[in-house]
Amino acid sequence: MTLVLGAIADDFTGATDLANNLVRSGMRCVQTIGVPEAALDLADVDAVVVALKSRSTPAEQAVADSLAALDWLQARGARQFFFKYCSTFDSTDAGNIGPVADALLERLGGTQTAMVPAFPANGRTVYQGHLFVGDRLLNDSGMQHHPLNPMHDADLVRVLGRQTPHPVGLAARSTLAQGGDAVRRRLEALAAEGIRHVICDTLDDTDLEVLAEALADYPLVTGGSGLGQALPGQYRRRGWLAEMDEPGSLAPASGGALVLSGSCSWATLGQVAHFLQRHPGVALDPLALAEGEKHVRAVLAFAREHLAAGDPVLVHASADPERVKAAQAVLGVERAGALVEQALGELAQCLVAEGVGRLVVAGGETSGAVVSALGIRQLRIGDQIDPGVPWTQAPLSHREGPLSLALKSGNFGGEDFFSRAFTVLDELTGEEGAA
Ligand SMILES: Nc1ncnc2c1ncn2[C@@H]1O[C@H](COP(=O)(O)OP(=O)(O)OP(=O)(O)O)[C@@H](O)[C@H]1O
Ligand SMILES: O=C(O)[C@@H](O)C(=O)CO
Repeated sequence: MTLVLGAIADDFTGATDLANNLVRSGMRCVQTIGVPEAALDLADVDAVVVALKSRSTPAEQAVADSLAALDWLQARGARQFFFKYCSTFDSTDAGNIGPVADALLERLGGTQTAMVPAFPANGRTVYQGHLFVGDRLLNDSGMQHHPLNPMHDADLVRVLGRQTPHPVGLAARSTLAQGGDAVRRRLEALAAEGIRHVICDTLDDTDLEVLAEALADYPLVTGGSGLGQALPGQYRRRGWLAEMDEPGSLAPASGGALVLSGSCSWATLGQVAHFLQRHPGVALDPLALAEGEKHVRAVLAFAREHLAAGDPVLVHASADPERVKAAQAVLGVERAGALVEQALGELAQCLVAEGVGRLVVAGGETSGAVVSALGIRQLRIGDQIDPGVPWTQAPLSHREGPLSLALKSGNFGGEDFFSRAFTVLDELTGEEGAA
């Protein structure tokens, strides 16, 4: 069997989210961190998800990284390519969704791609081109306060229209209701008018099935992980997948339990508050980080003390919009984020070297920084904790067993996610609970 799907994800939590849905729909999937440098045995693999950190980089860099990933996946013969971005369409007027989609399409010689950000299982739906998070429009969902890419407009046709010189169209719910053939005809009609990007309405999993049926033969699809849950069924129908594969089981987990949170989303802020009512935790302050090493050393000492006592520990930069804005006013948006990411990366390096073996990271950029600091190149996907967030494992040269790692997208997970994650891991791998 050849590689069926080659996916390029613009952040690490998003990559894990997509890999999780592909695995749950029966694909054998490998997630790599960046474009693999060493040879990868793909004999029993249906899908590769390449995780990039390209959501918030300058657009030219995001395009170059995405094309390098595409080249690698094309050389391995993937039948279809998937550009995975956030289900909340995280981007700015400078990019990176438009520029990357344009570049990938051009390299593949395609004339049109569909945009399917929805993930109904996590409350992300699209109607008349407007993105909802639960019952709120995107710009009223908390995403208007995002530290790096505040989302002030829920109309995705308009949002994407500011990121690409090409016209953007809409496949509306009324068309989806008529089935896959009707969607195909709508896309063809739009293509005949020269419409290159088509935002697709999606209200539920049935709509995802309809879209997957219409899109499975496109060279390039783009969107959130919801589409990834529906495409494998279409691949199977076309005979591209041998059978339904079962998710692989994880090795026994061991070592201290640590949560590192750099996400400032509403969901994460609730999860931080919930955890702090039950377990020890410490805040990381970008303003204090800017003053030198003292702050990070104090945080490290706090974490060490509680880990030594066998407690799960939380280190969080997560803060409400006023505090984030105050730090950004002094340091600038980029430097504030970079200081936090660097500190969380260093803490991860240090504490994992000292015995942390169960690690939850909240936030896509944050996960990118932590996973890169740990030098992880590949993740094995296990069962999910909540929709979109599986436990994963990665081998580390200095550890006997693998590091267990959960990369949580900012807005995903129930309020008790941080403590429940460790309980779920213990149930999955049969180890004693630490949380
Ligand atoms: N107190 C703070 N002040 C300023 N910036 C912060 C603060 N805390 C975190 N940040 C930065 O905010 C950014 C949060 O982005 P991140 O992608 O990690 O979370 P998210 O967007 O909520 O998650 P996701 O991308 O998975 O939805 C990071 O760059 C982080 O370093
Ligand atoms: O699609 C989502 O919401 C997530 O996978 C994500 O990309 C968050 O960074």
